[in-house]
Amino acid sequence: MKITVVGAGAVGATCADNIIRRELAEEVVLLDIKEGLSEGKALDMFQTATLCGFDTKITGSTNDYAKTAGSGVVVITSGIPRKPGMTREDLIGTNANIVRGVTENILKHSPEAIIIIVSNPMDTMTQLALQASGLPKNRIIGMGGILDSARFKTYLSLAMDCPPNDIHGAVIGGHGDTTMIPLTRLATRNGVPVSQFLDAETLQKVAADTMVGGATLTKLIGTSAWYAPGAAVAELVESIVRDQKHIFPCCVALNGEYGQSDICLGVPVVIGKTGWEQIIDYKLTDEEQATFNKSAEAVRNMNEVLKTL
Ligand SMILES: NC(=O)c1ccc[n+]([C@@H]2O[C@H](COP(=O)([O-])OP(=O)(O)OC[C@H]3O[C@@H](n4cnc5c(N)ncnc54)[C@H](O)[C@@H]3O)[C@@H](O)[C@H]2O)c1
Ligand SMILES: O=C(O)C[C@H](O)C(=O)O
Repeated sequence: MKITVVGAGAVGATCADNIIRRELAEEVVLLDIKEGLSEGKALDMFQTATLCGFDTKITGSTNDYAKTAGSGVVVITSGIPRKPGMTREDLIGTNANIVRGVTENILKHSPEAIIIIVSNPMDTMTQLALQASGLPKNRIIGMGGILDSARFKTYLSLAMDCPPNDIHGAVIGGHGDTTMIPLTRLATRNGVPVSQFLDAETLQKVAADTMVGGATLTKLIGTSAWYAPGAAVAELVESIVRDQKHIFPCCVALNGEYGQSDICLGVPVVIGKTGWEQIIDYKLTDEEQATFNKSAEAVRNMNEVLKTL
């Protein structure tokens, strides 16, 4: 299996690093438009092979898509990140053209690929990739919910002073500061509802912190995050290439599920070797469903902007 990561910036490089360390492919190709950047980062990463104990080969490519030919999975991270004070949606003008062009180039050389969209605003970029590629919907997956859920679980573990891996929880809806939906009702600590450990006010704060998790990091760092985003992508890639059938919240095309159609939005899906294989019904309460509908409306409005670009 060959895996391509487009964009050798902070997220793309971290994602590639996680993929090779987990040996998820025989070969990883890192592609960027900046001359030498991907070749340099790939060589640097490959020089960790004997130090970290992996044999996956990684090479770089300056915008030569022939080198990506035959990829089974392609991760698109190319595009600008936000700066403090910006929303992800502010990036649409620049990133839509980048994601459209990259998707078209990828398909010329890897027509069978499963495509993972990371570039922001991710929900709208996933919709764009679905339209631009014409691929079956199960092969287009937006990554945002795995990251948001990891942040949710981290904040819950900090609030309870317990190990993060004892927590289960999911964030669905859009990958935006106001559109994501941390499902507090369903979160558990080793099977026990988190509401048995935390009062309503604390749970509300955890949910609010989760929603602005990316903005908080952007303010601290001066650009957006990459360690957890890169690891979250690798988790998704692993479930595809090892056919693990994990349930992850991912941005996928809805056709009536969760009461929405003609939109890509974050819902729990089974991830295996054919991409996203099944949408799981969390059976939302009326209140959760109303929040989900509001999230869909906001993402739909952003998708409309695509028509003007
Ligand atoms: N979905 C998520 O959970 C999530 C998480 C983190 C970041 N992001 C998004 O990922 C994107 C990348 O973030 P970053 O921090 O890595 O940014 P970055 O600036 O560090 O890297 C982006 C890279 O894309 C490259 N690039 C631009 N146009 C290209 C093209 N046409 N072809 C190939 N490469 C191209 C740039 O040269 C640059 O190296 C941003 O849009 C960011 O908002 C999404
Ligand atoms: O916050 C951002 O702009 C980047 C990314 O979507 C994130 O959540 O870290």
